[in-house]
Amino acid sequence: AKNDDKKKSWSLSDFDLGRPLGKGKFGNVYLAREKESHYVVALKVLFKSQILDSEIEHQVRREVEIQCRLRHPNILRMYGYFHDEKRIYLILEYAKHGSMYKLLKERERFDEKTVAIYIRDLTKALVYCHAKKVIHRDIKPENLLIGHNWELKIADFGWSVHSPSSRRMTLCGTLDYLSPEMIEGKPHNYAVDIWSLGVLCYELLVGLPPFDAKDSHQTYRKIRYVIIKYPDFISEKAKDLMGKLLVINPEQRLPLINVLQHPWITENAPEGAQPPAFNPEQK
Ligand SMILES: Cc1nn(C)cc1-c1nc2c(-c3cnn(Cc4ccccc4)c3)c(Cl)cnc2[nH]1
Repeated sequence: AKNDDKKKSWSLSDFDLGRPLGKGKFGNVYLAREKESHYVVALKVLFKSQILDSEIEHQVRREVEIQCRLRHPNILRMYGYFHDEKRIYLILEYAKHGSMYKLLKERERFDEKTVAIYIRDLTKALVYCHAKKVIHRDIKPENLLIGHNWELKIADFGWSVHSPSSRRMTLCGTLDYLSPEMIEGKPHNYAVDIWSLGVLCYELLVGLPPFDAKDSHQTYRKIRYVIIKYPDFISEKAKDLMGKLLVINPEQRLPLINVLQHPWITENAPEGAQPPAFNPEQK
């Protein structure tokens, strides 16, 4: 039913609503099924009142325009949107296995081959985004979902409706992923994505973000001076890659296209290697 979801204008009566998948400040995300095709989607419902009050209407519009244009296996699809008097509805791809944040908490950390596959796929998604002049996709675990084949999907639209268990919410979101230039209020560009890829790589391998600290001032300091301790179970090649991503000067960070050629990636995530399946009972 590919072509008709282009010209069709949707409405709530086209869907059977299911359980809530995530709740948050601007609204909730529900499992939903399109009545005619039985196609399962995630329906993100945003309250106009909330959005108008917090003047993020232009951001919602921009994020929707961007998200509808992005077509990549590692970026959550937006199929369309509609609104009624009180709410805006975003029709999104349903990611069968939920958020990376939850999977990471359950598994504590992942082995190097699994992380290399995730980083390979995310790097490809970011290369795609940058080619479309889209930056800052905010790739922390809270903003990554897991698809049908256990593949990663970047799922944020500039703000994320957090599933109940997100612990790292400070006022503007977790500080762990902020780059030095963002901390110093400098204009950020595509190089922040390279930095946060390095932060994510560390967190997936270790189970904690690299600049984790007891308070935000310590985290700021660790970020600004790139104070990182690598546990001894991290391989030299993994440390080499992270050391090339977590660089203070944005211009000196390893370009994304070179990440795909780094030995840690080519040796641990050869073309065609797929992410492993994690069965719930497998502990
Ligand atoms: C939760 C959950 N458990 N299982 C088994 C599947 C899901 C699931 N949730 C979604 C969700 C979903 C829900 N809340 N949110 C908010 C959010 C945004 C970004 C990262 C994390 C959370 C998204 C979506 Cl959009 C799209 N697909 C989803 N799939």
